[in-house]
Amino acid sequence: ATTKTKIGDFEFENCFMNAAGVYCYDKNELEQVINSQAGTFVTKTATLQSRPGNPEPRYHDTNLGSINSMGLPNLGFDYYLEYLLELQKTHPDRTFFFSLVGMSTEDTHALLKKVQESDFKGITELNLSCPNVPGKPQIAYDLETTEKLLTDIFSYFKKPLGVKLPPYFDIVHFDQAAAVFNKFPLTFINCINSIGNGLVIEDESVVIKPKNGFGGIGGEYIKPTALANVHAFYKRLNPSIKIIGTGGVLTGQDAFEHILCGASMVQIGTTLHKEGPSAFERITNELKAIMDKKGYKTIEDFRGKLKYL
Ligand SMILES: C=Cc1c(C(=O)O)[nH]c(=O)[nH]c1=O
Repeated sequence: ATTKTKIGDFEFENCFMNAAGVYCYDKNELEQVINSQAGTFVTKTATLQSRPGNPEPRYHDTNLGSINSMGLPNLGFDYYLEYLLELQKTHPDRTFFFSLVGMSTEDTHALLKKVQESDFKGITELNLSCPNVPGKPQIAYDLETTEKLLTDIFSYFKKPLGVKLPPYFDIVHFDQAAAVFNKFPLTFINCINSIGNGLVIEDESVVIKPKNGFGGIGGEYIKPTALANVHAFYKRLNPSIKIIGTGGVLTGQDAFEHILCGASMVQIGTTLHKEGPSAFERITNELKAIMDKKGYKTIEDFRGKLKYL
């Protein structure tokens, strides 16, 4: 079996990659993902200026997953663009993802105009779902603002663009959000970001410092919500808008389920943070074993073919 995949006009040797925020802060971490079995990588979400992020401790692993309130620490847009342009020379046959968001609407447009005017040939992931910047709401929970933002963006941005979404929890919200996204030539949507503002307690205390311990939840806790968002949008969106599945992937079986729900690419966050880049080889082998057992040659043989009772 092969786990190669396609997003837009781009082919990837493997349908696995990191989730933004994990193993993607700097060149050292990104290099490790390049040299792993991952099919590609996405950068840490970049802002116009570099950011130190929130006070530590701001990330904590638990048996069932993770909680984080990093606060968008990153080395700044120019650092990641420069590295991505360098990679276009050293790895001309590969396509990488550039995650970004502005701290204001004006900044978001400034960032995307810089990408549009640059020689960047990869795919841009606009993060509409950061739950950890105090005072800033998750953009994608405000569908009117999201529609206005995407309308303005697509008036000048002509390169491949997708959006990183927070989880939705109401069928009507799936309907309303899908109706907005279907209006735009999006290359993909990525479901889901961490489930925002959870709380993890050990003994009598919270485990992270920012926001009195409130942070985005990842890992096993969130797979049912991640799968539901992947499948809900798979059923509602124009087939030209691909789905990236993110959330709760520990094993090949978890990845199989994301693809069964309609995902064309699977991102790994908490498991990658805990296990390191060797997780890509393990999970890829586990998925291939499942496909071989079931007689599936490619992921298209079962993508989106979730059975109902
Ligand atoms: C980009 C900010 C994000 C962060 C963060 O930097 O706090 N954590 C997440 O779980 N998701 C995000 O989108």
